[in-house]
Amino acid sequence: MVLDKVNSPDDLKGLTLEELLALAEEIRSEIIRVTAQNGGHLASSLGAVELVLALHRVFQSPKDRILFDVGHQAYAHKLITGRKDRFHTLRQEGGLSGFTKVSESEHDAITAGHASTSLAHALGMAIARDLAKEDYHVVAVIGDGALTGGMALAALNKIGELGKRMLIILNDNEMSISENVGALNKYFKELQIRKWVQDAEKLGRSILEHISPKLFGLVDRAKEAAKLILHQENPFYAWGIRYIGPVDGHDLKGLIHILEHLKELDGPTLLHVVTKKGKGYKVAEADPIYWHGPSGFDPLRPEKVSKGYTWSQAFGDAVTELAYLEPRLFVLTPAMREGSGLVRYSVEHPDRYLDVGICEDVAVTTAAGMALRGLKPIVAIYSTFLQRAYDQVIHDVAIEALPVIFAIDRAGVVGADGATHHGVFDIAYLRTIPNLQIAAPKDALELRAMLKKALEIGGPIAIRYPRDNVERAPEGAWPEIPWGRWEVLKEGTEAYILAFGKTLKYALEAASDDPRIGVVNARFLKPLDREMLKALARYRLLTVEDHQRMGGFGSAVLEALNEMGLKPQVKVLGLPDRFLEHGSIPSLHRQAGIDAEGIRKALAEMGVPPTYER
Ligand SMILES: CC(=O)c1sc(CCOP(=O)(O)OP(=O)(O)O)c(C)[n+]1Cc1cnc(C)nc1N
Ligand SMILES: [Mg+2]
Repeated sequence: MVLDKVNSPDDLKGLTLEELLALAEEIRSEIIRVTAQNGGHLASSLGAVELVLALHRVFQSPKDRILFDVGHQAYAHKLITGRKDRFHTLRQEGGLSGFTKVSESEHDAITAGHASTSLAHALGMAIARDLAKEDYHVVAVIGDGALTGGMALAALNKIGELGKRMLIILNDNEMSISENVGALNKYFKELQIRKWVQDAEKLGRSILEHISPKLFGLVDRAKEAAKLILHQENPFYAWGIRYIGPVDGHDLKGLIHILEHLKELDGPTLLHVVTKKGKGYKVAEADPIYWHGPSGFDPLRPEKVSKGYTWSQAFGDAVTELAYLEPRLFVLTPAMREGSGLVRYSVEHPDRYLDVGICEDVAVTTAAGMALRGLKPIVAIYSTFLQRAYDQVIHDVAIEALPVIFAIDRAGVVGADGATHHGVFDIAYLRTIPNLQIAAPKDALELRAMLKKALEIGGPIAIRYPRDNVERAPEGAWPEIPWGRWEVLKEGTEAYILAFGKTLKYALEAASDDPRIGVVNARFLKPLDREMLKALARYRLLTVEDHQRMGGFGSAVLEALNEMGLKPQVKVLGLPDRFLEHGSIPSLHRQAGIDAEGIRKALAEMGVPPTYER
């Protein structure tokens, strides 16, 4: 195997083109093999194999810095930068991260996971390089999806103005997770058509040259004029960035050739490469949406597997039905149609659905604009990605208390995507915002009840739910919910566990049939149910949440008790003040001590040991 000979990118320099091509196929097989067992970003990484090999053949990592935006397409990069022997641990607890990670390798220029960060990183690196009068290349690989992010476009604006030497590789496969969106995306499609026209025109020119050189000269001048117009139309031209392309992102020889040339250029250059997402694996080429991030599969007989009915689907079903009842309802997603369970909704209500691209800030403020003009927008968004729109929530929605609902999916630990994707800060970063209410349903029925009630109440409301399966609620079920009130699920004589969402299951398991332990579904986080809290203050109280301990639900309970002048014994269980890495959700919960075992342990420390220890 050629891969056996590759332990660092330097080893690529001595390979023949035939060996490089063979290496590309070996890498594809290894990516399929490991993703089949561990899950992961299969289609994106398969599409970037030739690009990665060409970059590491031409540039000298780690002296030259090669950045991968999102970092989910970098499996080939990991395999040829000394990690092939650990590649089978990808996304596993204690194993390789599924994204590039500075602490994992000197070849990983940035820690990635959230999109659109590579260009600002590259700008910073180029400035630092020039200030230190050092000499190395800065190369940023950014996908067409990530380029829809405001951070990327704003960085381009600055990059063009400063004119620092760097190479931007636009990896254009016309896909985000779903089909890509945006005017730039349309323009890139046109450019590819133009490329086809240029190729056809080259053929025409060669024929013309033989027939009539005079006529050929005329056509040539016309072509130059057209090119000038085309070029001026090119937005990168406006940004002061040299644009080259589009070129075939799977033509390894051609890529090496062009990169050798571009390496010599000064100033910022953008090379537009066209790739096929899922390249080299038929099912992934045919359906890059499903095979963007499959969980495990049989590599020889790859089939889609259902993950069971999820909270995302429960949300999608609920809003699809609600849209028939509420004509002003409008749902927005920042490029997460599938992840947020919105495929059905987007088909049944296309005129009240908007995928804004990977720009959460735009999603929130667009929703604010809609709310100001009478619509009832719901922003479907992952907890971790809502971090990108924090100011927009405050400045554009909460100050005027606009009727925007935030359907926060993936709230809590999310598993194999790891630290960049865990949704464990949203309670802390939302609950200090005036006018904004926060709720967490215990099941799909409560989710439906909360969504419907939130549409009636108006005002900014965040409803958070985990990455998990959930029992399907009956179609058409719209139960009433006493807004702002908690629910006692189990009476107790000595202590009460206050929990919600995912941790409620653990609380009920820990309390089991112990008459001393009560369990409360603390489903409203802001406002808290102070009346019930006051009534429970004569018991020992244990709060538990799938969220950072600091600033979360437990903090809110402590603050409320303090304001009410109540001093019961309270213990707060939550995630520790460090980043939880990738791993299985149950294992991460166990590590953090918020599972049933951790709750029993905490109760024992509070003087309510499990009965068997009596
Ligand atoms: C992994 C992950 O969370 C991905 S990968 C991806 C599509 C990226 O498309 P691109 O064209 O850049 O790359 P491609 O897959 O090669 O086509 C999205 C939207 N996400 C979710 C997402 C959402 N929002 C933000 C800020 N960051 C991320 N990573
Ligand atoms: Mg893409």
